[in-house]
Amino acid sequence: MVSNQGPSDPGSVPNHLYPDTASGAMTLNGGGSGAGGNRGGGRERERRRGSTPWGPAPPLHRRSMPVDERDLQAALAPGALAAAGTGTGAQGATLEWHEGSSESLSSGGSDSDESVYKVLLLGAPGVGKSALARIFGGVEDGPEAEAAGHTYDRSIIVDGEEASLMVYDIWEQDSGRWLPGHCMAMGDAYVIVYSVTDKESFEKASELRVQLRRARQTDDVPIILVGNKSDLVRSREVSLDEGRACAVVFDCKFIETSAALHHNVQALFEGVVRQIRLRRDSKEANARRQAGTRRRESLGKKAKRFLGRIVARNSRKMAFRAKSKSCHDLSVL
Ligand SMILES: Nc1nc2c(ncn2[C@@H]2O[C@H](COP(=O)(O)OP(=O)(O)OP(=O)(O)O)[C@@H](O)[C@H]2O)c(=O)[nH]1
Repeated sequence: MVSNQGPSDPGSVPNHLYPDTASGAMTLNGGGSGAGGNRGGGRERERRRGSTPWGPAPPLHRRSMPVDERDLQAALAPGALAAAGTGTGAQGATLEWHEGSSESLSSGGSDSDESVYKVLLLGAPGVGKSALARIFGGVEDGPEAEAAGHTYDRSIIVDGEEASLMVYDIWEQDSGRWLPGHCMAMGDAYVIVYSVTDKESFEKASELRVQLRRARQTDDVPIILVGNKSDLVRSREVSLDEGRACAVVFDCKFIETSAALHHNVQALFEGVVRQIRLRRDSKEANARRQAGTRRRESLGKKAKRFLGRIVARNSRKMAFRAKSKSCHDLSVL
């Protein structure tokens, strides 16, 4: 269940105390603007690290860019590629992405390995893409993060099975003519992020969804719409219902997160894995995983799921829910 609960707007209150949702402890944020705004002392950072939902990160491979820019420019020589249909690329050279071209875009090594899921973060500037990616990568804010680059690969266990994810935080609309087209073509899944405190970024997210649909017309790639900064309660401009409704209209999954609180970030990336598996793997394999997960669920979680079903049934918003019942459930198609 997605929660909107959070402290008051930390952007307006320096040295605000954030409750740490993962550990239940209180974590001191050194003001600024949340996840990336915390550039306090080492002890403070230690505490933040302790609240990482996955715990200490395993050895991390970081790359500054997933593809060699020179190779790409050569490949993009006029005539080499035709229009991708994203509407973002062509200034002179036309872009074209052949079906299944994602493999040819990878930098080799594990990128071209089908078992590594490539996840692209898209969204307007400042919505928290890097903050989410760094939490996934287990990288602290600060100079280390700046040096780390924009690609994070990591294996996580989801439903009892390991999954390798390569998370690309390389989306920059104005960085050049080719990058948006590449981003739209190379992902096995897309995370479109907006900030719940910025209506414009929400509108941008819808635009990106349309662009993606055009770019990947024939592919059934998972897309997850993410309303980030849910901790900034007082400056919220986009409601939870608006986010959900948008996901229903655009036929994608939806979750609200707070990178500052590490809230729902783990659920997001686990959901990405589930969405990819649901499309790639057999029904039997997915059913087996889900059965295993249900067996492992605590009594509390089972009770919560049961109550959730009853509440949904009795809700006055039944009509809306019936239509959107699965957009916030990242474990079903
Ligand atoms: N309060 C709060 N602040 C956040 C959250 N996520 C990110 N921020 C802050 O928002 C600012 C922008 O975050 P980034 O992660 O750099 O956003 P981005 O989307 O990668 O931005 P670009 O690199 O410009 O595309 C930083 O100051 C972050 O600390 C959040 O969940 N809550």
